[in-house]
Amino acid sequence: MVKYNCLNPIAPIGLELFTESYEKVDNIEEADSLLVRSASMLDMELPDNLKAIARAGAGVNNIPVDKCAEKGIVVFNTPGANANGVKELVIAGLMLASRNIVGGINWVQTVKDDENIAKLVEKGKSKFAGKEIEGKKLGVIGLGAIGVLVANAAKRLGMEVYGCDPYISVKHAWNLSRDIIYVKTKEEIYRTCDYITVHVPLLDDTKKMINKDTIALMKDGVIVLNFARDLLVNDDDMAEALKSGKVAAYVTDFPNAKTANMEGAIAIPHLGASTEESEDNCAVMAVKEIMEYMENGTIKNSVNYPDCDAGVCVSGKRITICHKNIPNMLTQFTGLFSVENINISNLINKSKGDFAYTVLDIEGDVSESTAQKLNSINGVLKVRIL
Ligand SMILES: NC(=O)c1ccc[n+]([C@@H]2O[C@H](COP(=O)([O-])OP(=O)(O)OC[C@H]3O[C@@H](n4cnc5c(N)ncnc54)[C@H](O)[C@@H]3O)[C@@H](O)[C@H]2O)c1
Ligand SMILES: O=C(O)CC[C@@H](O)C(=O)O
Repeated sequence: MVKYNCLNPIAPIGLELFTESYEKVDNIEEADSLLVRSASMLDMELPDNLKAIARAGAGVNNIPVDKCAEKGIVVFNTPGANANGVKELVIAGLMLASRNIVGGINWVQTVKDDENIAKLVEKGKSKFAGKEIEGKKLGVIGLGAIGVLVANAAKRLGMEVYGCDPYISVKHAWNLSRDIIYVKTKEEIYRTCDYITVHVPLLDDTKKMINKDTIALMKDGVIVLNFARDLLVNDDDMAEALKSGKVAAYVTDFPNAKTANMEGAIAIPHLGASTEESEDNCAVMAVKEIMEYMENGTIKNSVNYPDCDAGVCVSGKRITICHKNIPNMLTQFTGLFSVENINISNLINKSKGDFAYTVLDIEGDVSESTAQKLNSINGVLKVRIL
């Protein structure tokens, strides 16, 4: 029985895919795998039994990805599964920032009981007049699953769209409309655009990328949208820029003690992926990733181990090994089987950065002592026998 635990509610359409060989457990210590959305695992003790974590979503900054890799725990995410949900909210964010819709709606509530409300509205509405987005310049930083959809949609709405992503994947480049103006540096976006939207992961080199220095490069009255992560923006610098009018509006999907109270900020309660469709897509993808890994050792969409399509094992046993990406590992693995006169019918070895993954299909069975010997090889992090 494979045991799993959900650290956040996961859409039933995904969990229903688990067969009778899977059991949901309440105790994390017992779990072979975990499903998680935004719950922070950063301070969590990682149980020895844990083999896989699937993030039903894109951002993995709530998971200690490197620490997991060191313990042979494969971390997955669900690339693109919630991208359309986020794209639609970003487009709404463009409108919210351009048309003072929130201010207008709030004002209507203050006059809602006045019998002359219709007249008051016509008299007072000019306070909430806005700008149209058509013809304006939008800069998209990060052209991944979300950024590409945002760029293409904004183009279709009549905006002039600039995009920047030094690491753009071939797949995303193919999906990017040829009408998007691709620029090499973020500075070009900062200097050129009326609206700037950020769609990069939170990493050491993206943290606080929107700060007083980068804001200084921007046009006066720029509108900044952040549907990626709060720490991409220096909140104090943003507050200053909103106060001075340098930034006309800041739309964020990540309210915190500062942005929720910041004049000029429109704070949305992390709703980017909160749609039925996105939640379902993420849950289905996450559960399939866990099942493929637990049953066949296949790794797809991992953020800390290499992708590895292992297929179905057709020989006696399959052994999967998470290990350090250091010399001489394969020799040691195959040497062990050679000593025991066990034939290896299939072998896959893949690496990603400091970590590697080996799948060995053998004829016959694996003795307890062989498993122990594999486990004790220096650099081996987790051995599974399927
Ligand atoms: N608001 C929400 O609910 C919500 C939902 C999904 C994702 N997100 C956030 O949005 C981020 C992007 O999501 P995605 O699905 O598009 O991910 P993605 O991995 O498909 O795209 C991220 C892109 O950023 C690019 N990138 C990385 N570093 C960069 C840099 N320094 N400069 C420019 N580009 C850089 C990458 O090359 C990649 O193309 C996630 O990491 C997550 O933090 C938020
Ligand atoms: O699970 C969510 O609601 C948000 C997910 C989102 O932030 C992500 O990074 O995919």
